[in-house]
This record gives sequence, structure tokens and C-alpha cells, in this order.
Amino acid sequence: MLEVKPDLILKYFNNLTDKQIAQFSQLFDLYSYWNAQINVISRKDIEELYERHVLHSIGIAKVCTFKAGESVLDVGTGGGFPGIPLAILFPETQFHLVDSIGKKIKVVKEVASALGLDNVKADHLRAEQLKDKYNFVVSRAVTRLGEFYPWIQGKFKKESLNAIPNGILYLKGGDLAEEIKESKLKAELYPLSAYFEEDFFETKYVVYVPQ
Ligand SMILES: C[S@@+](CC[C@H](N)C(=O)[O-])C[C@H]1O[C@@H](n2cnc3c(N)ncnc32)[C@H](O)[C@@H]1O
Repeated sequence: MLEVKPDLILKYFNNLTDKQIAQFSQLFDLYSYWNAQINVISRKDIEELYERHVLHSIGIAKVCTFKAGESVLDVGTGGGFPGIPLAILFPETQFHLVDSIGKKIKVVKEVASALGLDNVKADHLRAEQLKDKYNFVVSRAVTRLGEFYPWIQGKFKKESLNAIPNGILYLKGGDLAEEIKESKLKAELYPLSAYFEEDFFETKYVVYVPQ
């Protein structure tokens, strides 16, 4: 099996602990194994796991540093993106990963357990069903902002522990100017090209919608 070390992660996040480096390293074997049982990322993408999925996910951390005690909801996490890489990076923050497809949540639970991520809770449900409140909602490639927003509206805590207000941090591509206009949301765009040399293909932005 091809061994991929997380050098790419260290290039942009250079103060990782040994534990975090070990956890990032384990992702390749874990996703190679689980993706062969249950397809959660495109099979050809597994060779580019670190660039296209892991580094891409933690692009959110360049826009927002989550704090100890904050809670983050990942809507439509699929196999755990962006939630799992973010949970490795922010071990003191609580992450709730949800998806409407049960077998994907099975993969998330297996990966989180193998990594010893006790800051991750994963549930098979639709975001609309949730009653809890969070500091931040993260997501990647689920649906248009105008459809997404009503699912999570009202699910934000009032108090903030962060330098930036609580809100949505959504990894997105497409015609964002048109999409933001259609959603009528006040959104800020952060291009990943400002932080990374890699080309992230279609999802090139972190869209931040403060609440
Ligand atoms: C294209 S996949 C993206 C998965 C993951 N975020 C990633 O980037 O690899 C979209 C995911 O959103 C989930 N989904 C769609 N609508 C949802 C909803 N209302 N609540 C929870 N999950 C939802 C789907 O089941 C699917 O796994």
C-alpha cells in the first residue's frame, strides 16, 4: 500500500503535536480501508487524500481558530470532511458530525474511534432535526447556501468565545456571487489560494456567514 505521510499538512500547520501528526498519518490507512468497504470519497481521490480532503478541510482553520469549549456542527459530513481533520487540529473543541446517510456515519464513527478522537460525536440524521445550538457550523459541498441556511437557522449559541462572531464556515465553489445574492445572506469570501499553493479545484473558498 502506498504510504502517504502528512508532510503537506506540516507545510502549512507547523506546530502540530506528535499525537496530531500520528493521527493525520493514520488517516491514509483508515480511509483506504473504509473507502474500500463503503464509498465515502471518490476511489481515485484516495491517492490525493491529504491534498483534496485533509488539507482542504482544515483550510477553515486559516479563517477561524476554534477555541477550547466551543462546539462545531458539521452538516452533511459524508465520511468526515471537514469534521474529522478539524477535530484532530482542535482537540479541545467539541465536534458534532451529522449526515443523512447511515453508512457514511458508520465510517465516521470507526475513523474517530480508531484515532481516539473523544471530541467527536457522529449521528445519522438530517440537520433539520437537530435541536442543539453551536458556536459554528461547518460544511463542504452539500447544497446551495439558500437551501442550506434554513436547516441551521436558529442553531447558534448567543455567547462567543472567539475573535470572530459565531457563524457558518462553508467550503464552497460554483458561482458564489450569484448564490450569495440568491440566499440574501451577508457572507464574506476567503479564497483558499491566499493560504495554500495547492489548487482545490471546484471548492476554492471558505464562505463565512456571521450570525
Ligand atoms: C457531496 S456529499 C459531501 C460530503 C462531505 N461533506 C465531503 O465534502 O466529503 C453531501 C453529503 O450531505 C449529506 N446531506 C444532504 N442533505 C443533508 C441534510 N439535510 N442533513 C444532513 N446531511 C445531509 C448527504 O447524505 C451527503 O453525504
